[in-house]
Amino acid sequence: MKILVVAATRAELAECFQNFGLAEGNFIQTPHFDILITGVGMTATAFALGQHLSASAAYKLVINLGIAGCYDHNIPLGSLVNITIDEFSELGAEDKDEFLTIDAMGFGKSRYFARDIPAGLGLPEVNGITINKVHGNKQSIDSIIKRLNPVTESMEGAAVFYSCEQLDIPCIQIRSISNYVEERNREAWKIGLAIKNLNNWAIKFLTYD
Ligand SMILES: O=C(O)c1cccc(C(=O)CC[C@H]2O[C@@H](n3cnc4c(=O)[nH]cnc43)[C@H](O)[C@@H]2O)c1
Repeated sequence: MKILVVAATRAELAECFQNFGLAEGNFIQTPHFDILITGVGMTATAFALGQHLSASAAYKLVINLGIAGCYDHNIPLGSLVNITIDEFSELGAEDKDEFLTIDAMGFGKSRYFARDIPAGLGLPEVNGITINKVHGNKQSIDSIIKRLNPVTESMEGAAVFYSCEQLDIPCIQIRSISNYVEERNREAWKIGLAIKNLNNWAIKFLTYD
């Protein structure tokens, strides 16, 4: 069985495409792994991945790769992390100053997990949140730290975990830190470094798997 690599944008896997000589397009097949480019955000990701997994042969592992924001300033930009717990942090209801999760409302669950993590990844395991609106305001950042204390933030991770849980497929999420979650400061982002480190890791993992 093959691995399925899932990323929001082709740019995040640029060196993988170059290294393996891969074709254009949003779905690429090789003998050992396939790549699915979903588009940015949880809705695009859940649709593309659900559609693909429902129609395809079984995969031994789904790997969500991408860049991410980080709440922990002790983790250097460009570091890779293994996100093992990911949460739809906006899914619920405001109750005056409190937040009711979808779990508390009795409509489902907001927290999802990596499944069957391969041994020896050697990356720090952290908890993340998945959001529609990137945090860039001190008040909302303080509030989410107080409520969930996340280490990372992305726009897709929990949607990949959710889709794989629905279909009982092993799944991991490896992200490279491109920026700190802070008052919006786009000049401080190190997207190039994060993508380079992510691709170096992915090329090794996909070559020696
Ligand atoms: O210009 C912006 O404000 C902006 C905000 C988030 C992401 C981008 C991108 O260009 C990359 C898309 C990709 O990156 C992930 N990502 C990276 N940093 C963060 C973050 O701080 N919060 C949430 N998502 C982040 C995300 O998964 C996107 O798919 C530009």
